[in-house]
Amino acid sequence: MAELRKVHGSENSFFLLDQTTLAQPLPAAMLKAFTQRITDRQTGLLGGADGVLVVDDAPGAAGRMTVINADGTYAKMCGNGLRTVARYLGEKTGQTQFTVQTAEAKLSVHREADLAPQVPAYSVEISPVSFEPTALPFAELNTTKIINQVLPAIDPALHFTAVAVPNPHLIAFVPEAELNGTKIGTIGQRLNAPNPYFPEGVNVTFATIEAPHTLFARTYERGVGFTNACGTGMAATSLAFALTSDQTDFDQLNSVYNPGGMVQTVVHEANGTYWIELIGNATVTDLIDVPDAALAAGEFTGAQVASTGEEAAYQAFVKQLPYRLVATR
Ligand SMILES: N[C@H](CCC[C@H](N)C(=O)O)C(=O)O
Repeated sequence: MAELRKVHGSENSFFLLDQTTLAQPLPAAMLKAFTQRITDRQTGLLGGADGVLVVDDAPGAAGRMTVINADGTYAKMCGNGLRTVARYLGEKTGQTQFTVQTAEAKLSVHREADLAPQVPAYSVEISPVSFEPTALPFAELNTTKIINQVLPAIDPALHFTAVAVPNPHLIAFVPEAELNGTKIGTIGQRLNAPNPYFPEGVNVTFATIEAPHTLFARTYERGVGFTNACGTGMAATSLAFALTSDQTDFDQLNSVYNPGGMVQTVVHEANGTYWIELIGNATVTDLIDVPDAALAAGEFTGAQVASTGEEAAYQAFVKQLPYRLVATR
């Protein structure tokens, strides 16, 4: 039987599959088909999810995280997912501070104090960070860097920031009314369909500045659509916040609320290089046993599911947050 777990960071949910527990790792094509099936919101397992996090061995790190979006596309990074992988590897190896290999870097992670009873928390490094057109990539926008800039080809009025962390993010600070408006979905769908501006797609985040060091973020994710939270999106938005607003600064703790709850971020800068700490829950909602034969066929028929009971604890944590604006997903 193969062991999976359903996990979430700020209700951005994933199935976590540790391939080192399999007789042999699944071929990439099988992993893609398996992801599309198990995450399907209608026909998937446990109401589906936003993606699959694949864990493998990695030299010089506690393990490797590979991120597959619900549509089967691979992503370079996943902030909410990395917290859940950090928890998994920490419990597997008995470490509380270590590195995880990701597509472009070995990232530091460490266990934080629980946010509440049965709500474990981790801090993860979000990097590398780049504003270069080739890093996102973006094109045909008549600029080589997008920081707090109007992009008439995309919207006549919004000021955007575009940054790779290293997956691609396009961020706009908006008034409250826009946060729950339709513009984010329209732009998100347009830039994740074939288009000349973000040829590999882009995660689109609208955020409001609620108070000093306090944001609310809503994200339309590449390869998924709207999610309850996007960890790299909230980290990238915190960087844009530090660069363009006097209501926060580098090395200061921010709270970023989202439809799924709240995370904290700290933006760091040294010699022109940025990295962001993303701190938040790493919840396991279900432990899942899948027959090897089913998994080898890219299926999950015959899966046996055991709830951990942690979701009730997470929801109790969310309910006591000082305030939470409920944006529609
Ligand atoms: N959809 C993203 C990957 C998942 C990122 C998000 N779930 C996070 O927590 O950072 C992309 O294709 O770049």
